[in-house]
Amino acid sequence: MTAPALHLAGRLHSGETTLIDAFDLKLPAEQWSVLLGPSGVGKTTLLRLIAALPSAARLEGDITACDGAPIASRVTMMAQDDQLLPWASAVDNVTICARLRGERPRPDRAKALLAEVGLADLAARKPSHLSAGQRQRVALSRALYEDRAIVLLDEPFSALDAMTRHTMQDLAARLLAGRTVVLITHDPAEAIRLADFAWILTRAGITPCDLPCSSPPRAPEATATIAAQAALLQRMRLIPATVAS
Ligand SMILES: Nc1ncnc2c1ncn2[C@@H]1O[C@H](COP(=O)(O)OP(=O)(O)OP(=O)(O)O)[C@@H](O)[C@H]1O
Repeated sequence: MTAPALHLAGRLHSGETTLIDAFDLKLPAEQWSVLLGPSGVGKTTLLRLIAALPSAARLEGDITACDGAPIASRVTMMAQDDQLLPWASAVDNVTICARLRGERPRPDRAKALLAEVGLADLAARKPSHLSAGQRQRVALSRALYEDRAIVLLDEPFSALDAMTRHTMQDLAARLLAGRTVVLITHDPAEAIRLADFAWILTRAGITPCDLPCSSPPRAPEATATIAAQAALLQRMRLIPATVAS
């Protein structure tokens, strides 16, 4: 699988309001690109536009893959809400998208992926009998089962406790290596830990963030990681926390 770079250019509008003014963003191939910004600025909207999902906003511009091939068939998305079907087992939740497309499910492959995320013994459990972290592991397995070159992550770890989040970050970094990943987060620590590249979205446009020279996932206790987090937090504190549209 070759994962493409993505090119996002234009202006993002919601009705008569400009959410994000002129931007021209290249999200590099096979890297983690992290998007931060105030609530309501349009982060989820941009992700949905990349995935060609319906959106209330309008992009005056283009989203393209740099290899020229269509994007939609090469994308999978993982959200903060695990979006598991409550009546289906973990293994059936992993294969659900394939089954909805009318494809024959491959439970052995789904179980192997559940084993990869440490849930080999819980494949038959329903979501109500799993912890929040375990449910997010199932959601990650589902994204991996889709085996898409482009993976969109919309605050997937934000509802988890600190230790589980840390474990999930490591797991996702390892299992999604080689794909073009776009992660939305509000957490400067998560951004600095996971980003190959990071940008802050504001109404005025999109600007890059400074990152340590080391490769992600970065050790949280490293001096450079802590300094970059502090600098990013400082920058974000200067931006209004929410955007009114
Ligand atoms: N279904 C909708 N109908 C109308 N407007 C919407 C809808 N969904 C979102 N919006 C508006 O679009 C704008 C961008 O929303 P979006 O969810 O992309 O923001 P966000 O940056 O992801 O915010 P958050 O960090 O709070 O999740 C917001 O101002 C919001 O009010």
